[in-house]
Amino acid sequence: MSRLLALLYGAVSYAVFLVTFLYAIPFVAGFGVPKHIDNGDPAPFLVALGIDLALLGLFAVQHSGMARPAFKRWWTRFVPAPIERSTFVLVSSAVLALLFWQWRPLPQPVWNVDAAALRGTLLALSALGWLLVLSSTFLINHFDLFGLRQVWFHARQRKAMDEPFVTRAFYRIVRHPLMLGFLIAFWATPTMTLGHLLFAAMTTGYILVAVKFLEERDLVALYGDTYRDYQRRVPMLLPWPKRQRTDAATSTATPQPTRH
Ligand SMILES: C[S@@+](CC[C@H](N)C(=O)[O-])C[C@H]1O[C@@H](n2cnc3c(N)ncnc32)[C@H](O)[C@@H]1O
Repeated sequence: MSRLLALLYGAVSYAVFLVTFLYAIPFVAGFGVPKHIDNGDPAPFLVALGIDLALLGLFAVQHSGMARPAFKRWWTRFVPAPIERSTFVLVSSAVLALLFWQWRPLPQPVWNVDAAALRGTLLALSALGWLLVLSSTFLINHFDLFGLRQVWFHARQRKAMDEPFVTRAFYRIVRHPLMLGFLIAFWATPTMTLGHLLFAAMTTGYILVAVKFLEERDLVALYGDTYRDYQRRVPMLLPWPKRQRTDAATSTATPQPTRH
């Protein structure tokens, strides 16, 4: 594949991601776009529940499956390495777009906050959650996460340096600020319907399982004791400070390896 074509493919994938991400904000909020979490084709309760669970399950399987190191090793035999990340981003965006399109509303109210000040506070909190998601991507390396950096270096015939392990800013407070941002954005709502509750609860369960049993295992395999030490010092998702241990194990300075 020509380098220019790969660059174009990466740019298109990034643009598709950006549109999908920006659509996700009003979709979850339940206003501001034609199709959101609380509207669309009504369906009998069990049908709507089944469709919504299938859409969430599809996203979980696709997203975590394609991010497994073994899967990446297998499919880069067919997909050129420089566009591997862009392809992941494109497929993830397509699955999310399908979810937005086919999501069936379950409009039964769970809670509804009337007080204007509290409504505003919850909406502001949700916006802060989205901001935390976006700013965390820039702390790791936004353009690497979404595949642009790989196609850019490929186009310039340069080898991209591995990304460094990040422990600064939000990553000093929790190990997964990006996921914490999602949780805040999904739960902080003045009007919680049954459909929104299903979405928030299932994505929370997925995030907890995926972070603890998939991502952190990969990170330990990659960074070894550096990551184990980070796990001891910094909480996973809730920003409560951990009790500092003073034994040699935790005070040993560890080298800062790089992310592949
Ligand atoms: C979608 S990001 C989510 C990062 C993290 N779970 C969070 O919630 O902030 C997933 C990528 O971030 C990388 N990653 C996670 N923690 C990292 C860290 N402290 N430094 C560098 N990369 C990290 C993982 O290797 C993976 O490629």
